[in-house]
Amino acid sequence: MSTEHASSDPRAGDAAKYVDPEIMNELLSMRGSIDNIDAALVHLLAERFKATQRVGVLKAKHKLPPADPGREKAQIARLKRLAADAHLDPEFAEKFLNFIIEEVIRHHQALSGDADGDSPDAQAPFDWASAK
Ligand SMILES: C=C(O[C@@H]1C=C(C(=O)O)C=C[C@H]1O)C(=O)O
Repeated sequence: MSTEHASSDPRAGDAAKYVDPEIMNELLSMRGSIDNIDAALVHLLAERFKATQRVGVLKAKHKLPPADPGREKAQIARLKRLAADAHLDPEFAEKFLNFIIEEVIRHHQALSGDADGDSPDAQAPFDWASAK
């Protein structure tokens, strides 16, 4: 492969060092799709966290528990069915959703410290920088 890809194309990665130019072009095209999908995932996750943040504010305001295990169970069962239909490993889908839900609950617990839920902080987007 030419060194052109290696220096100018962020999709080339280490493969630029050892892949033939013809195969490299095919690989770059596939990686272009992966880049678009990853960007969509980030935007979808951002929207999901905006929605769960609103749920967290509502829960804090009405003194509801941060987690709802019944809802989680139903949601995981639903996602596993969707995953199977889409030929995605259902166990992976479950792990992925549990990972996200765990983070959401952490946010809700943080918000519940501000029980009336109507302070400016509770209404603001989650402060990722000071959360860890
Ligand atoms: C978002 C909520 O809070 C928590 C997070 C959930 C989720 O991220 O899907 C589901 C249930 C709750 O444990 C909710 O109760 O709806």
